[in-house]
Amino acid sequence: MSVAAPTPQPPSLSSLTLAPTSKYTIFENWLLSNGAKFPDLELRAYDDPTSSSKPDKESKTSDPSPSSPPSTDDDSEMRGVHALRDLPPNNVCVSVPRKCLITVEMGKSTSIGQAILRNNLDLDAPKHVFLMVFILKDRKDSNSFFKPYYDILPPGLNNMPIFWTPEELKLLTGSYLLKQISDRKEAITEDYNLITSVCPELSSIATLQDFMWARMCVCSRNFGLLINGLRTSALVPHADMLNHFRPRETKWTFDNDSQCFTITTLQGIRGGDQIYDSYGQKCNHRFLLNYGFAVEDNKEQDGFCPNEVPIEITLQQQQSADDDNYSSLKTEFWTRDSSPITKRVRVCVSNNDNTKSLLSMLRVAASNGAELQAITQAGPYMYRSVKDVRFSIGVDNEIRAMELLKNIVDEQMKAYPTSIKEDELALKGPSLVPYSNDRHARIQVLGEKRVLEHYSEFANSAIECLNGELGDDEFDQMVEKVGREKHHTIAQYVKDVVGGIRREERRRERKEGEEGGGHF
Ligand SMILES: C[S@@+](CC[C@H](N)C(=O)[O-])C[C@H]1O[C@@H](n2cnc3c(N)ncnc32)[C@H](O)[C@@H]1O
Repeated sequence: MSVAAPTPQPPSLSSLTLAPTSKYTIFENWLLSNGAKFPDLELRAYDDPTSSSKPDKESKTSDPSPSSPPSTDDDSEMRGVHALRDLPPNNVCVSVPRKCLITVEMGKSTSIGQAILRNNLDLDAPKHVFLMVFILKDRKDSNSFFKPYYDILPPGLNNMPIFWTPEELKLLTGSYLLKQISDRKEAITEDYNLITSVCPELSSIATLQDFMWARMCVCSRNFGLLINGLRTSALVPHADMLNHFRPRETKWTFDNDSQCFTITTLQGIRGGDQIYDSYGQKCNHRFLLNYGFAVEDNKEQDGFCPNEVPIEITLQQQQSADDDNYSSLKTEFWTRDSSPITKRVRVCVSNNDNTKSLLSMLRVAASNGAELQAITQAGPYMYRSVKDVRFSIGVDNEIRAMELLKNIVDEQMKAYPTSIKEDELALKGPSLVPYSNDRHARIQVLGEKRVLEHYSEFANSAIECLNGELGDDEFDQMVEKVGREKHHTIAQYVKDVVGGIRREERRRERKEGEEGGGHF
């Protein structure tokens, strides 16, 4: 794609609004004097989160004019990178020499890094920790080579859920993300305590709060790179100022020939437009946990939405003593792969491996004595674990499995204080400020509820089709109708699984007919 017709050139932020003493001007000059190149780009800090050029792409589709008011406030944490003029595809628009990168190896060579390695500490995020200790230690040196970079790192990171207030966290009521946030906090605290126990120097240069800040800074800004054959992670000044958008419009790499980190356009970008980096196809819980934002319309170009919700299945207690044998056989099979009694599987609207594992677990959880025998006696290679029952084991079991699914997702839905309709209305209205934590929390829980709603519909459609006594044509019409009115993944299930049960029944009837039809 080539660039669109020329647009009026936006004024350069550096020349128009940034004083020579601005931390951004100092940062850019530091990079340029060390051989970095970004001649066609400018950094912008946004004052007003509702202004037309924002970290996400809404602005680009609704208002392509490059008129975002730059911030006059040097402390704004909302920044982005814009093209100063039209850029053609395949244009290296950023080049940052290796000497300006902070790598894992640099963290390893600090005294704290050496103590971590010497003591062979089992850390939650070792690569991140080496980058963290480097910046935490080095920023204490007012003459550090990297000082201009440290000065532009966001000081607060209040958008990161581990820093949310109790009121903000309450907005995630019903979501498993709350547990992940508390686990993340705990893991960071454990890393801090472990390191300080062998290297008290860390507590003399950074509080736990500083350590948490560094973790989120690194987590949201590091790049996984191959530098001269060595796989590492690095902080790359300037390259880490690009905001996220999909589908990707740029690609990045470490170029071994020039020994520079480069960003290259994949398509034409108009002058004034924001230049984005894709942080990958991710569920919103990962965007929120690791980057502090959630994408409102988190859909890929083909319509696939990677948002997930964890669904939990627990084995029900058996009702009578007669069931003892059956109960222990079930528990044995349920935990054969050393997984716990309560199983959690993250599913999205898809027929992927996780959805298939979920259906398999439901079949086992819903099995009666005879069905369980059929599963467990099918031989060790047929069903090695509870995730392997990929085909229906009979219409009755399948109906029970789908009823169980419906109960689970309907109960899970009740844990949220607001409905899908209420969330949609709130997101359309003026009350949730763009880019606020409140808004991101709503986007997150709405995404989860939409996945749950899908699985509720999935179960309803499946039960209807499993109960129906249909001829072949009627069955085909039903599959087509489910695809049209519900979702193509549900139609696929009906075609494959319900169709499979029907074929199996025919085969059995034929066999019984043949056996009973002899003239003996
Ligand atoms: C690598 S930094 C990008 C530059 C960043 N805007 C800055 O000012 O330093 C990643 C952070 O930018 C913000 N961000 C990036 N893409 C975003 C998006 N699509 N929507 C909202 N915030 C975004 C989030 O705060 C995220 O943690």
